[in-house]
Amino acid sequence: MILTVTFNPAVDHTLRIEESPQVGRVHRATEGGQFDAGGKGINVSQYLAALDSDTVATGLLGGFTGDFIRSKLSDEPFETTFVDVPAPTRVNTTILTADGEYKFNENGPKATEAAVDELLQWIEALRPNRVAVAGSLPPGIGPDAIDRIARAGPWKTDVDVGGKMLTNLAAAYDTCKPNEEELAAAVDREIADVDDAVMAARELLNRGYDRVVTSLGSEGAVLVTPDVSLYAEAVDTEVIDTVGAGDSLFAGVLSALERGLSEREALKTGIAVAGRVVATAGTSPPSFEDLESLRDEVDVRSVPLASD
Ligand SMILES: O=P(O)(O)OC[C@@]1(O)O[C@H](CO)[C@@H](O)[C@@H]1O
Repeated sequence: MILTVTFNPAVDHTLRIEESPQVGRVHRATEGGQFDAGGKGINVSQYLAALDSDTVATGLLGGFTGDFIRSKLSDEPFETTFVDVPAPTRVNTTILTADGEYKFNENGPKATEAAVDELLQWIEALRPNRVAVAGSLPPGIGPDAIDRIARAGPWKTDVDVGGKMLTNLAAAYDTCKPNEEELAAAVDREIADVDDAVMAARELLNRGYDRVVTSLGSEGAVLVTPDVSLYAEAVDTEVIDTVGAGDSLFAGVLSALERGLSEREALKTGIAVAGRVVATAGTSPPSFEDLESLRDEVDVRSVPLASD
């Protein structure tokens, strides 16, 4: 079972407006707003469940927005165990306009070490094979909260956290999933192309990660382990919005690894799942019925580097 941890969940509010936003104007949404239960780990659990992988979602929730997320997730086919925090969980807003996508994220309510202690007790009791910690940390807790989880049991721990945070973690991790910007922040230099991404990912392997999966947006993704460096282009599809794209790539890769598939198949699965999710508004999981045929369209190639 893959247990996800979302320290900083969010109600994801998606709005569509026709024109580009302008200072001082009231913009009217063209249709009703969409509200999803979000936060990266929660999204990962939703995609895992839609992929028929066994998952439990955990994390911290508070207030009326926390109640909304609990009630939304009660319809989902997976268990949840959230620790209560006093202040309301944040609301993050995505505005889809004619000229693209605008995303506004709150910092989230303050969390305490006591909440982390309680969460750890739940994780230990649930005995997962893998723990995937995903998303930002709320005010009040630092990277040591993630290290504590990684060190608390025999499970593999995977992370999708900010770029600099990746260099602040000290425990041993299985997979990390930075996006291009986060990978650049982790190695402190620009990533201009696939070769740069592979070089930077190889550097991260030396910092305690066994596998680095980097999403490159519309360019696709790379997966690097000590043995392989793989690249796959993104699926050619109409992009409605990219919110949840990285989470779905992460979920696809983890579900394939849990099934014992190869690194190549894991990357293929991640790319195919992300291709479906970007073609859907918001973060709710789409149908993955035709995933097999979509996977067949994904071409994975090894990336030899000049230094090889
Ligand atoms: O502020 P964070 O924790 O980095 O990201 C949170 C978030 O933007 O990530 C998800 C999409 O990946 C959304 O559900 C959510 O609003």
